[in-house]
Amino acid sequence: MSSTIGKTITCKAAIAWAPSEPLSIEEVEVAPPKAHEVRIKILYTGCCHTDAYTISGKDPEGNFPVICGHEGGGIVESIGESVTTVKVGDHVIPLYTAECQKCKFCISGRTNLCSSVRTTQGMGLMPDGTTRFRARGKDILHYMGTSTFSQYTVVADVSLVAIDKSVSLDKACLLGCGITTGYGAAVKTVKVENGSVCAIFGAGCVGLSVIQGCVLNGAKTIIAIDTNDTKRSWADMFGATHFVNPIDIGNKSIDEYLVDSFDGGVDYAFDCTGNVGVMEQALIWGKLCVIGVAAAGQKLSFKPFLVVTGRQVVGTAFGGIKGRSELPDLVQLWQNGQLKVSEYITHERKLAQINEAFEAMESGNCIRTVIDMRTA
Ligand SMILES: NC(=O)C1=CN([C@@H]2O[C@H](COP(=O)(O)OP(=O)(O)OC[C@H]3O[C@@H](n4cnc5c(N)ncnc54)[C@H](OP(=O)(O)O)[C@@H]3O)[C@@H](O)[C@H]2O)C=CC1
Ligand SMILES: N[C@@H](CCC(=O)N[C@@H](CSC=O)C(=O)NCC(=O)O)C(=O)O
Ligand SMILES: [Zn+2]
Ligand SMILES: [Zn+2]
Repeated sequence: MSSTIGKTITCKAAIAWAPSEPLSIEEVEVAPPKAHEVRIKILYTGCCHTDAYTISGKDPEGNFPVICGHEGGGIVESIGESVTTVKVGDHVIPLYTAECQKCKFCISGRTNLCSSVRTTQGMGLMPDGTTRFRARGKDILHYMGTSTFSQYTVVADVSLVAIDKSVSLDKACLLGCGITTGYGAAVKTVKVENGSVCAIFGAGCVGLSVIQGCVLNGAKTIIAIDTNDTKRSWADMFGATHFVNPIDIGNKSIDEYLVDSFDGGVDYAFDCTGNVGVMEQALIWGKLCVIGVAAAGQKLSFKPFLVVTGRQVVGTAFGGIKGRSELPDLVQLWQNGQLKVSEYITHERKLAQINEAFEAMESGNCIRTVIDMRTA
């Protein structure tokens, strides 16, 4: 039995004390899990643009001080009372999209957005309305129900999934957000059909994962659109059939270009930029799937005639994937060689260097940085 069970653990975490400040690596006290909670030793975490968005202060739901991070992998250190979903020693992926399998939404068959911990998660708290983190004598908030930028974190028992122990957590952690989101958007939310024509705006981690989903579902034409030319080779590697940099198409707007070049437009368009101007241009024909997180206060606006005449707009969180029941299938897909995962890792850093991950994100040549959380 672990000597830490039932005790507060002091470890290192990257704390965001205030908006737009660098993360501060310091000691944090992590309380033991209460009933229906699980404490996880985080070994690795990816850094997602949504973390950067919240840390920047642009997220209206962003509260401080907070421990961000939602793309992690780790090992269950201890469980609270009544936890039956995982056991000590399980290898797990924390889930920012919980799955209680009991609420109206979980049993609806129509969404992966579970309501069980939604309210408290949005406030940075555990389901009982309190936090398990303290530093400098102050309570520190949780983030997206996961807080993977801490060497130990506590999550609700509906907010994690056990995966096969043979799988490398330094790569599997990426299934906690970006890859699953893009893949799920194509395969689960939109259900791209064989022979479809698809346009993917933004070829970062999420967009490349949409491309993977389109390839797996047999899309005929997969057009990656990105303002950063370095993304061309990435899009090629993941299976895009075309790459367009909107800067290179002369006087035409990107929607005009796509309509002219692809016989009236595309069946499916995916926004993976978070830019509402891009989303509006992507409503060309067929269905637009909004994945990107737009900055606070931004609004999407289009003529109703566009939907009257058949265009559809959908959105997706975590690609519509139900984490506890469906994420193990993605792990299997990866292990079978049908889903790329390790290919996304362009940078690796230690916890002490976590701010470099956010600098790399801004540089334009980073797909994902994986942080090794095992030492500070
Ligand atoms: N709905 C959900 O569940 C999730 C949403 N997200 C959101 O998805 C979005 C994408 O995430 P991620 O892939 O990690 O981000 P990245 O920044 O890695 O990828 C976005 C790409 O879009 C490019 N880009 C920027 N502006 C434009 C433009 N006007 N036209 C075309 N391309 C453009 C960027 O270029 P450059 O390299 O120059 O920046 C970059 O290559 C983010 O908004 C993120 O918050 C992420 C995960 C889950
Ligand atoms: N708080 C933000 C919006 C944040 C957001 O859209 N989160 C996405 C996940 S993005 C992951 O990287 C999401 O799917 N949330 C689902 C949920 O249940 O909240 C804002 O208000 O702008
Ligand atoms: Zn994310
Ligand atoms: Zn539920």
